[in-house]
Amino acid sequence: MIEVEAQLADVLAATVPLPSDTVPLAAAHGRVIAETVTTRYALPPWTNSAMDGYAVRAADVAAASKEMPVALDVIADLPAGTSADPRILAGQAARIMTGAPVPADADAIVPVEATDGGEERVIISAPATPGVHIRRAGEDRQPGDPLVSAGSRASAEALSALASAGYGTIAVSRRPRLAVIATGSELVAPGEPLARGQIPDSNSLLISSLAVENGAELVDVVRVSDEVSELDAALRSLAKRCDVIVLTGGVSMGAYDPVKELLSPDGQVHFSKVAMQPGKPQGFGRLAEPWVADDELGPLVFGLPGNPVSAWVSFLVFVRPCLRALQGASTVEDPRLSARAEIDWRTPPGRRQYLPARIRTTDAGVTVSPAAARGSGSHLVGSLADANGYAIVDASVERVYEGDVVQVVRLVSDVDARL
Ligand SMILES: Nc1nc2c(c(=O)[nH]1)N[C@H]1C(S)=C(S)[C@@H](COP(=O)(O)OP(=O)(O)OC[C@H]3O[C@@H](n4cnc5c(N)ncnc54)[C@H](O)[C@@H]3O)O[C@H]1N2
Ligand code: MOO
Repeated sequence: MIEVEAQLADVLAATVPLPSDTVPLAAAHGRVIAETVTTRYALPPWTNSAMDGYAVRAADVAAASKEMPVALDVIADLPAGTSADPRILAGQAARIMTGAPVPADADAIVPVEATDGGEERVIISAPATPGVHIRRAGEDRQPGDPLVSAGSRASAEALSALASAGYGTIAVSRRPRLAVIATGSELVAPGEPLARGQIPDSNSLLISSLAVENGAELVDVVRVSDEVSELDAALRSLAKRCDVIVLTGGVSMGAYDPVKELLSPDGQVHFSKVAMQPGKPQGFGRLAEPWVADDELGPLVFGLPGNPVSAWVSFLVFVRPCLRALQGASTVEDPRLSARAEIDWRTPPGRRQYLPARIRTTDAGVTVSPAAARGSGSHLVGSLADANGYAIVDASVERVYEGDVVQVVRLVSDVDARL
């Protein structure tokens, strides 16, 4: 058996980042930014008012109070969007709205609430100090200051910063084109009646949905029987259109496993036993001839175990980092949290446990409990509905006791995670 880290290192070593496209900001949401960008316009672009009120010379109103108000002549009206820069002499003011450029002669804003709101002459009943309620040009970012880095996520927040700093487009990495092939003669479409021995194909939905959550563009989702010719035909049709093909099922010791039969003989895909539970049998490699021309780089191929919880864990531990690396993301592994076990559970001997779990944030901190009442089991697909993450328990641990601290990963889609 090999360690999880060694398998992941193999995957990442074979992963070549995809090229980038320059797209309008609105089309970039959620994708990985492929260029490091500096601020083009100063932020704010000009010195402007933080309040609806009056632009004044602070010295004129330094002593203003309710008892001793000061009267000023209003010589201009400055709505947001104006380009005016009127002269303001001693004893004068300009009415100004939030966001309008502050005239060069003014050095303070008096909010309208501290005045009588006059349009030709205004009575000011509170003092102002120089600079008050003024937002200085460039106080947030100066032109040339760092703004976003290659490898970060085009989050809603990053897009608003880019738009404000003078950009209409941004280079983002191309989405990985991904297909899912679920193998197994027992599989039927979801919702179909089941004859004895049949089961609904849940892995297709599981893997394709996770892939989309992690930035992939779905090329196709195909279900094939355990006939080698069916899998061969699916690979022929998909190989040239995909960056990644994820297969589920047929990677263990079964006598009718087309995945191994087709892909292992010439070593295109290696089949390993990884010291994890679930997820022990793993296939990984790159498709070559006869599915891809000799001089072309074929798609990466994952052969995930068919058990649904095994496929889920395998996707999260191996495929997800690969999709992130293909997109040039600066962080490919999930952040781990420490959580306190709410109850005891058993762990498998000799393999690191990846347990579907319910992770809660309480007043007392983060807690974790198994998603399945009966603990671990790679077939317990119903319990996945209750999982919002997984716990990682070291291979040397035989049992987790209530109150123990364990490592957990909380699942959020990559756009939400801002990784
Ligand atoms: N003799 C041995 N048998 C098994 C071993 C072993 O080491 N020696 N390993 C076990 C482990 S661990 C795993 S995990 C599974 C992996 O099995 P396969 O990847 O070969 O998958 P299948 O046999 O095709 O299916 C396993 C299980 O999952 C169900 N399945 C398959 N595809 C789907 C799907 N698309 N949707 C829902 N469920 C699916 C399938 O019906 C089986 O119940 O092997 C163990 N055996
Ligand atoms: O390793 Mo398997 O994935 O336990 O069920």
